[in-house]
Amino acid sequence: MARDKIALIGSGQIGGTLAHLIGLKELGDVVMFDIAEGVPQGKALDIAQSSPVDGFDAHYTGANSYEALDNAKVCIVTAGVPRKPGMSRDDLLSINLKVMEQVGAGIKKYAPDAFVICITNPLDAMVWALQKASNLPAKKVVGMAGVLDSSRFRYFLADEFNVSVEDVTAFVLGGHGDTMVPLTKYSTVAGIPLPDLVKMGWTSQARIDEIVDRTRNGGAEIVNLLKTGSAYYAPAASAIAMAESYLRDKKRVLPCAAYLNGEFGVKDMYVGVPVVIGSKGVERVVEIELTGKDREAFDKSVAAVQGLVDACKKIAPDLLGR
Ligand SMILES: NC(=O)c1ccc[n+]([C@@H]2O[C@H](COP(=O)([O-])OP(=O)(O)OC[C@H]3O[C@@H](n4cnc5c(N)ncnc54)[C@H](O)[C@@H]3O)[C@@H](O)[C@H]2O)c1
Ligand SMILES: O=C(O)C[C@H](O)C(=O)O
Repeated sequence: MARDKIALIGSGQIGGTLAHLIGLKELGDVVMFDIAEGVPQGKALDIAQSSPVDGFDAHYTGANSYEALDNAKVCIVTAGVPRKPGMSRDDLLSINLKVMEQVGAGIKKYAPDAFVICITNPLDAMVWALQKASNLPAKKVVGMAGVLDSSRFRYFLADEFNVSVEDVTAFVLGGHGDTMVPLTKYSTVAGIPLPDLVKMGWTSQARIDEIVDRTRNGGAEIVNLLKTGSAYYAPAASAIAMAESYLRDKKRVLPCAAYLNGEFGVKDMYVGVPVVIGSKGVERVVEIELTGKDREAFDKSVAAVQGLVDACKKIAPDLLGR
């Protein structure tokens, strides 16, 4: 059986980590693409040379031309610029919007049947622009952020409760920015929701509030430590979980930036919500009930994303005509 072709558009820190994980998990053959000459070729060759040691079979190529995307089953987009200390993700909007226009055109021409996962920031606006620029069906274009934010939340909670990360579930919804919404009501240890764990006296509300805050600032915490760029191991692992669910039709329920057409009261926008990912792409938006403070926080987050989408429409009005 032929192996699936996975195209990585952007071969920087996340692109390289994605390429390595795809090999280790034997998810398919990898094409690494970048505008930097030699970088995708060098990384592809380096990772291919690790395959005999780790015992995986995958074919790796590097390219600087969009033709290399031909017939890709999955495209993962990290092309663009990461932030540095002192910047917000939103500061990347105009520079990365231009990149999304180029990448969208390349995908439209060479990989129109692909499942596309966007990672480039500011995520919710960039995945919106990428879908418009590529004109692929909205259920085949999705943004990665919620899996990462939820994984951070899970990790901090497991540490707080001194339990295995495997027994902690969490959902972080909304936009991937300062307004993201970690949902305590839908986050659990062994199925017990966080508010009940507070009532049981296992932790305090003040500690939960601190962990929620740390989760919201999880990206900035790493940017401030690295100084030259942003997180890449956990972001790559998160996108791989999404790609694997699609390729293996696992139908995992994952928080992703998905196109909303009325769900959660939101129209023509990408925002982080729980979705089922299977071989058809986004197969269902799981419309959980949001009430009280959670609803307020979600609406505030949606409004922040709307502001960024409006800015994209102003900078690139022709995106809407595609
Ligand atoms: N969604 C998330 O949760 C999340 C998490 C981490 C990082 N990010 C974002 O992902 C993006 C990539 O991060 P990174 O750490 O891999 O950055 P990086 O700088 O290491 O890699 C980006 C790569 O994109 C390439 N590139 C730039 N313009 C291009 C173009 N027009 N066409 C093709 N390639 C182009 C660069 O040459 C570089 O190799 C950033 O925007 C970052 O903010 C998002
Ligand atoms: O924080 C960033 O700029 C990168 C990414 O969005 C993250 O959350 O790690």
